[in-house]
Amino acid sequence: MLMNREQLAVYFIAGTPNCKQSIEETLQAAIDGGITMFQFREKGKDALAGSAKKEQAVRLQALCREANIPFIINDDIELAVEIGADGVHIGQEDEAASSVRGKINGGIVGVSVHTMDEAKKAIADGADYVGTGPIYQTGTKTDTGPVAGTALIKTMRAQNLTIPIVGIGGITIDNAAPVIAAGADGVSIISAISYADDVKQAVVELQAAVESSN
Ligand SMILES: Cc1ncsc1CCOP(=O)(O)O
Ligand SMILES: C=C1C=NC(C)=NC1=N
Repeated sequence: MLMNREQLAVYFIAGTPNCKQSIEETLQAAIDGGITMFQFREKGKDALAGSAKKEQAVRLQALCREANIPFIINDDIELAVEIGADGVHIGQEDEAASSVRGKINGGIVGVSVHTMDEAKKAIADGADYVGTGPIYQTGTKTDTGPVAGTALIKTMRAQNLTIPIVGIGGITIDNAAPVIAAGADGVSIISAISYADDVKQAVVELQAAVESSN
């Protein structure tokens, strides 16, 4: 699936552990609010595995397909290939983007990067976008590196790296604008959407914050 940078604008990420109500209801409300991409990231305590995880992925994939937004799977390349996901997001500890590309025939490949070297390698490996962070303090992922701010985003743009970039980590309606102002094409968000009292409204406000900063 070809990707354009506008699709990174409001990139919702969630797994069942991140949702108060059912993940289907949360994802549908986020879709109604206007998310531009979804990543199924089933990690942490109580995360689904095996056939339960696959069946959950298939249900969420159907909601994304209905809304014509890309359905991305985090880390689990085998599952992505098995169900024909629109792409995968991989970390530094996973195999290189170049070898992943070959497996998901034309799917989107996103890579997490924390340094310029990692960013340049991801570009050389043919990544479609890079995710970088944590931009702000986050409680959602416990093993993140130190809070990075927007420095790497600014440095990448200062060095004329044009690859689509999405920021991640502690991003909310109130702090999303600086991430775009720094040069990111979008924001990736878990808890500010999944734990919002009104998921749809939270996405509407995030979209407005992103658009106002472009
Ligand atoms: C997956 C990931 N990678 C860096 S921070 C993070 C968690 C982001 O979650 P939240 O949007 O709730 O801060
Ligand atoms: C760690 C991550 C960084 N960036 C994105 C987009 N997804 C992730 N899972």
